Amino acid sequence: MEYNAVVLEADREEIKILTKENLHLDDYVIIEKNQDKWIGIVKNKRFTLGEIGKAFIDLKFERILKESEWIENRGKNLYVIQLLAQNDSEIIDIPTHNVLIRKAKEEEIEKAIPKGSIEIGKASNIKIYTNKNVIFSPHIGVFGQTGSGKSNFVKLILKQIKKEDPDATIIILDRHGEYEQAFGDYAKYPEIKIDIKNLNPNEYVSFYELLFNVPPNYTNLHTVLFNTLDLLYEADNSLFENRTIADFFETMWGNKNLEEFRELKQKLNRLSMNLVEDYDKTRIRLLRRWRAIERFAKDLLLLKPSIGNQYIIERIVPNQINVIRLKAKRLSTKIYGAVLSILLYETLLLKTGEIDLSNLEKSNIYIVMEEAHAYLNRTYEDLLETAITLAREGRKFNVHLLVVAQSPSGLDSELLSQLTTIAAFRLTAREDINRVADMLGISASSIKGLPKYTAYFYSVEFRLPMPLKIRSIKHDTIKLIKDYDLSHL
Ligand SMILES: Nc1ncnc2c1ncn2[C@@H]1O[C@H](COP(=O)(O)OP(=O)(O)OP(=O)(O)O)[C@@H](O)[C@H]1O
Repeated sequence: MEYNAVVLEADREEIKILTKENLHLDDYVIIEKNQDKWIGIVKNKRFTLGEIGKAFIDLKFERILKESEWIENRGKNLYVIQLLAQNDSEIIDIPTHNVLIRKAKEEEIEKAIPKGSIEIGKASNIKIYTNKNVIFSPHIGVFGQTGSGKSNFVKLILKQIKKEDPDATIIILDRHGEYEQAFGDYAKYPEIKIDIKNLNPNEYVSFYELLFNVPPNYTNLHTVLFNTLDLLYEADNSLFENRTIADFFETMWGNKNLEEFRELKQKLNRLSMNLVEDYDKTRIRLLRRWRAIERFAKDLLLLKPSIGNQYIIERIVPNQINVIRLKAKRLSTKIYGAVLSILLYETLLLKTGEIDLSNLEKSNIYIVMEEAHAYLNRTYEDLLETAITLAREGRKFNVHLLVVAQSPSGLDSELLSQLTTIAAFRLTAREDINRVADMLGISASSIKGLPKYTAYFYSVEFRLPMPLKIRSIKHDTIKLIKDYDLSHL
């Protein structure tokens, strides 16, 4: 049914339109005047540029809207937000006098929604497509509580990226083994495995080698390492009371591999000297470091096969989905962050030409960062700086970041501001809800009330965050595009 809207009141601030039609939040409406049509989305919040939040005040977002109109609908105030300007470069105000306002028909929505080739979900039962250049222009943030559908969304995007850009190189540090399953034969698994139970003295030696062979520029690793160590120590300080790490190795492994141990001890002594000079003057602080290093070693050792003498990035198979398995019973987020730090740093080196892997350098690189709130913050200054640099230069480097987080409020705001596409699923913590509501310029209740597997989606193309029922990849099949070339591994 269509009703003529009646202008009730108009001042400089607000224009009220009365409609008898039953409109709901997020309904698409058509506003018609003479031959012109505008399509809008119904919101319960008036948008102003100020509300959109710092992160999104850039040229693209400013274009979204200047005006919103509100409709009186059975006593509720609902705002119609201008969705599509006819011309990209101009802001079109919704007319208010003598207009017809009604629910949009499916074909009208379909026509209005930008076309692309990645099917991401549905809005009002209409299939929504986007395209990879838009969604990764250049980075994407995926937020939502546990089980809300973040990983499904990431997998969906990645699969479709692969369809559109077969040469893309995708890197996923897989903490829980879920991506391995999702991509099946489609993915390649560089041999980075973690097996906490089976340590041996040689591995300890390798760990030690790792510490010393780390290239001097690996400040990221060191900072993450030492911050991690402090945290680990605080979590459990019962180990190695009054013992140096060298003593620990010796008592733990007896006199096996004596030669190596002797060498190890010498090097460890040098390490202790460095630590004294570089980090701390007091023995207690030093001891703390050592204890913590030992704890860290236990985890990090397990990464040895990849980190030892080789860059992680050298193990990445260009043009493939690389699922790096980081499976362990208790793999701390800090370790995950440390590995990621190395990987990001190496990606920077690759893109600045300091690591020479021409095949890889040429391709678009997509890096998935899970649980990003745990390490992309000021606690891990160097890791964060690398991520921000990569994010800023991403367009130039063809490096795209997928930042996935349960708690967006834990993410650094500068990094957040680099995320140009957002998929926000349901959140429960108030600070997370407020953060996302601020970022997208929508009300907190819209985020709280999101149904399962539905996300507010925003990208430069859509201009307004809109709730999409995200497509499930469960029954997706995907064909191999190329055979793997493993000869260089
Ligand atoms: N769009 C969807 N349609 C149908 N089922 C879905 C959809 N998205 C996710 N699921 C299902 O919901 C479950 C949880 O999804 P998913 O692992 O993507 O959530 P998550 O937010 O990544 O959770 P976590 O933070 O715990 O990793 C999975 O079993 C998945 O198959």
